[in-house]
Amino acid sequence: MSVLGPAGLPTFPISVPFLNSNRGINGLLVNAAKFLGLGSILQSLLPGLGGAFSSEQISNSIKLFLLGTSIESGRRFWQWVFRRFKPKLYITAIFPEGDPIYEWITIFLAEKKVWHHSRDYTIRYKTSNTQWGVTVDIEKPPEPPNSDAEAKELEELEESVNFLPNYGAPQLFRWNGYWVEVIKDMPRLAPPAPGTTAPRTIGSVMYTLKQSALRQLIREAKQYYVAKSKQRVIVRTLGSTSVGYGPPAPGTQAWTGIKIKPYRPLDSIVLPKGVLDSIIADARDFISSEEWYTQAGIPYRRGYLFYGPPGTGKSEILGCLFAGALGLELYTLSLSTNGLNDASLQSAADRIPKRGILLIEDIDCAFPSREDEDELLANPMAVTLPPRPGVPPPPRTSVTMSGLLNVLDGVNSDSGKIFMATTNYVDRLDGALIRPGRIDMKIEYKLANKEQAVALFNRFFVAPDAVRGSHDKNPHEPPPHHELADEFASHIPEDELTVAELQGYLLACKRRPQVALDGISEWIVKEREERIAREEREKKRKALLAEARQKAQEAMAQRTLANAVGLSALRINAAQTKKKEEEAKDATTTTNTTTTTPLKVDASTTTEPKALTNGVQLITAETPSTDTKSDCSSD
Ligand SMILES: Nc1ncnc2c1ncn2[C@@H]1O[C@H](COP(=O)(O)OP(=O)(O)OP(=O)(O)O)[C@@H](O)[C@H]1O
Repeated sequence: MSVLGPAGLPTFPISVPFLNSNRGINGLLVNAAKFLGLGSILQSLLPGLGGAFSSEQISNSIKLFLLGTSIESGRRFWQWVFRRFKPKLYITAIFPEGDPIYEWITIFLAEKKVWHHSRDYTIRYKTSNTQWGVTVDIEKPPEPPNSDAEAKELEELEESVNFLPNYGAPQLFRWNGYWVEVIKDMPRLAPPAPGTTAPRTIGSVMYTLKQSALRQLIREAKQYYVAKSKQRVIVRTLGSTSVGYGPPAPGTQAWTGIKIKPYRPLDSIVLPKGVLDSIIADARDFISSEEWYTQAGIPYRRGYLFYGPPGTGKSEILGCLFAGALGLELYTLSLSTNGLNDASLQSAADRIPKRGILLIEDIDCAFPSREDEDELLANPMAVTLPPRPGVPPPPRTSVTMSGLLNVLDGVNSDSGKIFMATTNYVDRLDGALIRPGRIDMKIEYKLANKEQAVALFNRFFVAPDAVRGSHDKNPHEPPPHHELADEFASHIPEDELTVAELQGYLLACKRRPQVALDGISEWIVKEREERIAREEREKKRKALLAEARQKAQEAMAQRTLANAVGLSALRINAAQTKKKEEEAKDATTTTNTTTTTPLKVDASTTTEPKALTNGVQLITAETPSTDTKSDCSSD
């Protein structure tokens, strides 16, 4: 007899021997199995084996099954509970590279010596590009150096080698009574595209119920950063990074490059009286006037343009004054950066924090000057001329003028950002770029005057020992006046030399003020001779260039004329042929209707064809057809 089990499956008769136990729990389980139809399933799966299992084995299997089920259910339940309440037990945070807070956290973690027990390092030579704050001091050899020379060697090694811990493993540390776990450089699924670096991140997990702890940690990290960056100039540069997994989106740029320069005292910048003070006053006033700008409805931003001959200190002041004394950070880029376009420039500018300075050096180099543009328009052949040997071709940029203007005017440019540009050729800049509102202050740098020569001399040759002692105590104090400074300055011609040139000369006479004074006149004569020679060379180069352009222009004009004439001749020939065909057709029709005389057209007897022939001949006579063409091609 067979009965139907659950789901309509046929079951085996109840008399199947191994399902026939009625004793205790086993009996219960066996009966449960019977009810669930398991016996029949086992029987159908293992026909012929039914007799091989004892009822005890079956009940044990079922017990095992039920045990497994309850363990799995319990696991899933706890998993659910954990998932449901986990976020309340800890706080996670991610700090992506390129953002200023990444730097704060990096320095904070370095200060906390989080990675000090690392046993996995990358060793790098120290450069200004080396990321700061992430290096560790590893254990030094216990034996003292045997000699002074060895001690010096060890010291030099110490100063030039960076031990960068590799950050694969998560690190747990205690901070303010909380357990914090950090992991740097999250693993990526795919390597970054060539020419880019993978963006790094720091991930942190803080085991606490208090959300405010994270805010506190960031605050403390910033304090470390501010303390550490004092007396240093931080310059950020754009780098390409691939974001997320897989290849980077085109033009992905982030402020990942960091250069740290030592802070240079403000008074080491020698400028004519009043210039520095007026810049400082303007910048300080801007920084403290946010509310005023808002109330006046004026976008809160400021633009500065530093212009003048090369080597007059335009770049130096940015580091000393804005980044150093005013504590602002520089975000510097070149418009000719590979892959930079309007969109990526905009997105890079958007990522500059409030009161960050966007600095574009040599802004004139990115766009052709109007003069150049006019020349190109008038003479397109000029672009095909070979570049000067040894001189790199002019940089190109994918950034357009309107893209740059948009960045300066954009929605984010009213958030307390400062725009700065330097140029050696202010006249080449588009008027739209330097109009008030985009550039609010233009600072001209001139060639050195006597006053600057005195200041530079004083800085190089600090006065007698008694005074020097006091100066050495505070390097930010202006150096005392040197007794030879005025005499030195009296030899310096006004507005002829750059401060960089003077600095170069004084460097050669380091610590020998008298030698510097004695040699200055001779050096100036040499400088003049060199300048004259340089100018001569430049004149010659320009003359050659002009000649080459002239030739190219003539060749182009000849080619254009030849093409035009050739085209007209073709047109006239075509018109003439057509006319002849029409006349022939007309003649045939006339013959057919009047006479049977065969067609005989004499073009010379008709006036119109004659005129046409003359016209063609006239034009062809003037056309420098084959000869001219061969001339052009030989050009
Ligand atoms: N006015 C100055 N005061 C102090 N140092 C100066 C001054 N001008 C130039 N120098 C020195 O000359 C060098 C070149 O200066 P800097 O790079 O600022 O010139 P620049 O005008 O920006 O030149 P370029 O236009 O070629 O970039 C620096 O080492 C700097 O110390």
